[in-house]
Amino acid sequence: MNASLAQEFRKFSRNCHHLKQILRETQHILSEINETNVYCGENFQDQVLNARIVKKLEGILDCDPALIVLGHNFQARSVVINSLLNETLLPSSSECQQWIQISYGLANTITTCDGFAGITDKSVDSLGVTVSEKYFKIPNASEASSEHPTVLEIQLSHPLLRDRVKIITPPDGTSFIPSNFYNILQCELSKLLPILIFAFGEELLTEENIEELRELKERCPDFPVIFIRTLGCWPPKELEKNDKVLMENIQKDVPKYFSGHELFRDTLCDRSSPRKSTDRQLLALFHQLTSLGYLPLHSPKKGSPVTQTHCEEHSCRTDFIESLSKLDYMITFIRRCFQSYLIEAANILSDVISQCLQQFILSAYDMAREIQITPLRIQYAQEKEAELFRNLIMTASQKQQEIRKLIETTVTDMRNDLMEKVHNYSYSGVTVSDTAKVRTREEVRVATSEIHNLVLSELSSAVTSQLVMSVHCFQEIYFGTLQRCLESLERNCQNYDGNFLASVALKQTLSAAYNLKLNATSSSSFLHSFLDRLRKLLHSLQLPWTSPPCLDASWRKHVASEMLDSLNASQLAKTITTQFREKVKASHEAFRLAIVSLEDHYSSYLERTEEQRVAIRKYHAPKLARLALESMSVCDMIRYGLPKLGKELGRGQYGVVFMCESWGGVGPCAVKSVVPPDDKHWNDLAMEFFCTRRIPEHRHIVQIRGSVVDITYGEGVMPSVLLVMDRLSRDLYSGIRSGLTWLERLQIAIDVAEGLRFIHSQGLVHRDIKLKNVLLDSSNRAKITDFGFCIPEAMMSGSIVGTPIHMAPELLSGHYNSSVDVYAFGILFWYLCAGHVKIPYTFERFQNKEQLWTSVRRGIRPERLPSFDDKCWELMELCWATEPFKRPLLGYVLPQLEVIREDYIKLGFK
Ligand SMILES: Nc1ncnc2c1ncn2[C@@H]1O[C@H](COP(=O)(O)OP(=O)(O)OP(=O)(O)O)[C@@H](O)[C@H]1O
Repeated sequence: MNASLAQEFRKFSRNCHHLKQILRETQHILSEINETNVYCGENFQDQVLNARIVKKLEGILDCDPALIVLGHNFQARSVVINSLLNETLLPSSSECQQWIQISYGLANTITTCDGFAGITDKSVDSLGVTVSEKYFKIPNASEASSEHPTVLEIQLSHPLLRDRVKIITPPDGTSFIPSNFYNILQCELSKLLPILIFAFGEELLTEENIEELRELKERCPDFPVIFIRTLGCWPPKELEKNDKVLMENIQKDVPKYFSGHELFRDTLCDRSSPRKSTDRQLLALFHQLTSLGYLPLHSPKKGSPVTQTHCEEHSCRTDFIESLSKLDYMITFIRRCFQSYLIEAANILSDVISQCLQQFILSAYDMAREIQITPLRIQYAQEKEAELFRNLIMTASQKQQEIRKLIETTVTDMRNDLMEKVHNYSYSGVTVSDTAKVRTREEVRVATSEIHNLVLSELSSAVTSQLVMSVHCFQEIYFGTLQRCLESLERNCQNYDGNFLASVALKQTLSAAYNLKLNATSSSSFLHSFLDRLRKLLHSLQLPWTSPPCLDASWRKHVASEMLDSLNASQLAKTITTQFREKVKASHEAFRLAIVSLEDHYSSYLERTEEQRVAIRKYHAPKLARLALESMSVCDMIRYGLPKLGKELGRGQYGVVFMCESWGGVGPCAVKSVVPPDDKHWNDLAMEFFCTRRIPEHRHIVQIRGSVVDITYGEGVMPSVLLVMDRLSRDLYSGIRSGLTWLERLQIAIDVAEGLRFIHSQGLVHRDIKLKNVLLDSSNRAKITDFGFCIPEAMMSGSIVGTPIHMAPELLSGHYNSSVDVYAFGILFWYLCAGHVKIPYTFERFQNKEQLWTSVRRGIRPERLPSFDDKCWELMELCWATEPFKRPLLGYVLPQLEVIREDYIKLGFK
């Protein structure tokens, strides 16, 4: 038995190694992405693979498997340990005062250590078969502490222990679970991946034992625990007799039962059978463990697949073996525990990787979108701003006459109000005496200028408010969308800190009318005549004045009135519009410069974005896809093992498809075996697998069930990847060849269109729709298969893929989208309508695919056959239109097909 357990540990260690490698590579890719790619978000690495997840993974992958044997007494525990090792290592009659740790060593030795850290103390003795009892005593009992226990380190050259496996057991005389167990667990044993084995030396649990087990459940709810009754001796009497038949019977029984306790319960729950007293005790013990929550009342149905959920279920984490003779169940249990640890780690890893890939695909979408639309947005902003500029300038010219009239009416309307204000005006720059008599010419100049500015400001606010109203409509038209577009362009352009932003320039353009100011300088032309008169007036005054002017209210009114009288409305209107035009022109120029700088900045930014997109598509995503495939395959391999390959079903360019009766509890299956010859094929296959596995179940898509990497293939040199999927009856090519009714063919067209529509709805493009990639079930309903070229639209590189006849002309240019599938569907529909697989006559004459493509580019398409009805012909012509944008969406094709089919049913077609 220990040979098979050793094999299990070997497998565990190999898988841990593989998963650790996947983890390292994932971390490496993520840190590269973190440094370079802004699209995945800040601290992308921490988001998907944070310290908690890494710790969890390391807690499984870096730890040594440890079988921690606890239980009633040392004898019971030593019996279990001896039976695990299949050797009488520990004398069962003795008492032991120290913790014992058994691990692998090249030679059998024994050492006394201070604690599990392995600080070697005194003696390293070579060991016989059985440990001498003398070692069990603590050398210096007074130094023993419960926090740093003394540990007897036994190293054995034993195959069971070779893969860093440890067996640990506490000293004798302790309770069921030693009091320092949790401390030790936390400090010393944190590097272990434990399975707790409880050896029952008594028939039942005491109250104390029950309390201890309850505490364990609370403190370590996730630990796998197995209980084993050791009553009786080891080797069990039956086996001691070396009764081969009995041995064979036990082994034969093992697979029949899901676990030991089920066997035991089946026996005991049969109330009709006379019950022995030992049976009753077993039943009582069983009840103790079930009421503690260690054993489930129901176990999974026999024959149901062991899924991950099952493994994580209670039943897989705890078990019970009622006697040593059923020790083989222990292997099953231990195997299942370590498998569940591995499945957990592989699942975490593949989730993390899938999340990253998904994020990559999304960021590739963002990048592609940004690369595509940014120039259009800049162009939009330029065009709109130019339009606004033209409109404003035009308004300024158109409004000049209006403004003149406005000024005239405003002057008339405001005269009285203005005179009132002038009347009450108090100077700010002149101190007027009580008599308001003027002392110097300067005082007159300042006072005049104040009145003059008062009149102008009143006038300008009245006029500009009118002008603002006329340009206000532009605000509504241009401000919202254009401003938002500019602001988002400026915000999204990484590291862009233009000195003058286009959005600010736009705001200035729009607020030019608000900022018009009439003052002495700006209004010089129209003030000219007025100032002239004023100057003459001042010069005519002789100083010292005989009667100097009084700067009183009537003087102020006189000055204001003079000013209004001499006001030239046309001149003033011209001044205002000129000023407005100049402001608009200045901000338009500022806008132009700002947008050129933004454009420059964007062009290098978008170049970097494209580089990042290419890096993601070509390098990071395929690599991660491969890691996802590997981690998922580890999971599938552990759960279901290698699929058993049957008869060959068919061959494609890249692999062979085999029958498989069932795998992982589902069947019948088909297994596509691909041996990727190089890294590129590996990555392509992984990407295909990733995309296909992510497509939710759909009735018209062949479901992928899982994958396994067969590392033994080709003597381990060229591993093969096995993709397991649902098996169907045949492909559409064979279906049409062997004859399908017209209605069946129409139904197949509907099924394919539905499946394809679903694929597109997932953001994917199939790129290889053809007869052989449509499979039929026994009722001739269709499902799409072979996602070898299927890829998210954003990750497409423009590579030329597909099958020549079905390839849309633009596929060769490298710039294409999901409408290539609609084109291919059109060709497939031609075959369905034709009802045979003979190549269209118009294509047949070409010697090679280059000739074919040249003609397809020129518009050559399959010929119309006499049997085609108008509707079908129109639909296929629409689907294979040369311009991709003219091809319909499948949401349009589907109802058309349904109507055609309905019409034929009404006509009595079968
Ligand atoms: N799930 C399946 N159930 C039943 N038969 C299948 C299944 N998958 C594939 N086959 C059969 O195996 C053949 C080969 O399939 P495969 O996908 O490898 O190649 P292909 O699509 O014909 O070519 P290529 O891989 O070059 O595109 C199919 O034509 C089909 O007859």
